[in-house]
Amino acid sequence: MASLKYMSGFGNEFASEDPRCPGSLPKGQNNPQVCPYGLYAEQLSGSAFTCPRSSNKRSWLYRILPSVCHKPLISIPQGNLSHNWDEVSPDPNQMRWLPFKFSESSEKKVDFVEGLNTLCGAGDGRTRNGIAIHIYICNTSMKNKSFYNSDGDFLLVPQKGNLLVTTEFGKLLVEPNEICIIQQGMHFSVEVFGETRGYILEVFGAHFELPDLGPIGANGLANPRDFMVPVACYEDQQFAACFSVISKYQGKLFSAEQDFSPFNVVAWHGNYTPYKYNLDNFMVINGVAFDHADPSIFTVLTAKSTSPGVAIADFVIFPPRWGVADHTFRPPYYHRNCMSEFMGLIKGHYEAKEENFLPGGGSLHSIMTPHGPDADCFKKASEAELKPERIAEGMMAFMFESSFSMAVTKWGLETCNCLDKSYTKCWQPLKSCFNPKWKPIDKQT
Ligand SMILES: O=C(O)Cc1cc(O)ccc1O
Ligand SMILES: [Fe+2]
Repeated sequence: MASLKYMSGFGNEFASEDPRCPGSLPKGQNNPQVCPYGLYAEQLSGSAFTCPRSSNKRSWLYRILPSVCHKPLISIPQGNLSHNWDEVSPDPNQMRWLPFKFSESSEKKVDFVEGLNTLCGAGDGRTRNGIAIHIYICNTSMKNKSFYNSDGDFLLVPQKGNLLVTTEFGKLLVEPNEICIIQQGMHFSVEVFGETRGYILEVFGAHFELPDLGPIGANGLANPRDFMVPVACYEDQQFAACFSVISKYQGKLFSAEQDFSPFNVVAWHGNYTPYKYNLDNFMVINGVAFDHADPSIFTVLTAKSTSPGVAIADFVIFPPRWGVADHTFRPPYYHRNCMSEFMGLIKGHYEAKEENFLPGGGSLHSIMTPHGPDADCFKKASEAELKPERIAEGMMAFMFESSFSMAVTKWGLETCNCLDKSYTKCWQPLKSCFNPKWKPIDKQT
């Protein structure tokens, strides 16, 4: 497929016209009495009309038919998608999942929507506060089918297989090691090219922002220019085969039939768009003297809560970097956190866990549940010669860190059949090294 075009920037006021229809974007106003090319004007609001300018989000779409031309939304089966956080009793133990399994038979065709499996979450779309973590596993493209999420925003983290994401705003090709954000209400459809798997962080009630940089200054971490926004590209499948528009609403799936493609936007402008970002562009900041800095230095995007400094969820990565800290235990420290930590691995080996934290798998360390390096890692790092070394070469791990205390679903605990029951054994070989007679080296005789 010819390479796709993008516009660059984070949350800019973008404007795009399909080149087949020059002048399709109305000039100087949003609602002309008659729009160019006989298009319909439709606003998509991503924030309350009255939000302050700094957080006000909306886009204007100029389309062949307005979205309202659909038949009634009818409830459909929702597979392993769930917003029921009371399916099983709470379990605070450290949890790890071996790679989430692909369908046993490649004959069984599963598309992106059918392949959504909810792993854990808290809160809901009704009260507009909370998160859900889903794993998508699919092997076939969505055909004459689109999806939109009425409940919140999706941050997609592909782990295996490219996603060709068609949206109302245009197309994005998203490869593993890139992320893609599809915000609340945006119609999209996913084309895949074989076995496909990835992670989704869903946030209810907030949008993702770039973190503040404080004393870091004006540049660094994820730079705004590296975010890619699609360009207008319409499909005129008017009166084509029946199209199913699927909505996730209050955690349930609904489908409406219509006889035209929802990807019928000829021109659009605004600051509420889907976007993608390549994780290799992250400008890594790290300690260069001593001690292990908190992982918040690796925050790519944050969805803020109303409490200052507290995120509904942060998307944090552990990218390849140099480790140079002197007289320091360099891997992650032992830790108990007032936040929940879900981790996933896109590729490579994670430094704090030698075994069984594998690409396509995951781990959950719930609020106040202790965790940290396994026994092997502790021994190696305590004895290592502290020369500069490359950490995480060829690796990309990430964390969804949330202030919500999450429940795991029945799918996560049972149905997925990949919970690693032996996980907590990795800390059992840790022995006390306490020596009451210990003296600092310069006092030893
Ligand atoms: O638990 C983890 O592996 C994530 C993590 C990484 C780190 O470098 C410091 C703290 C932390 O929770
Ligand atoms: Fe942690």
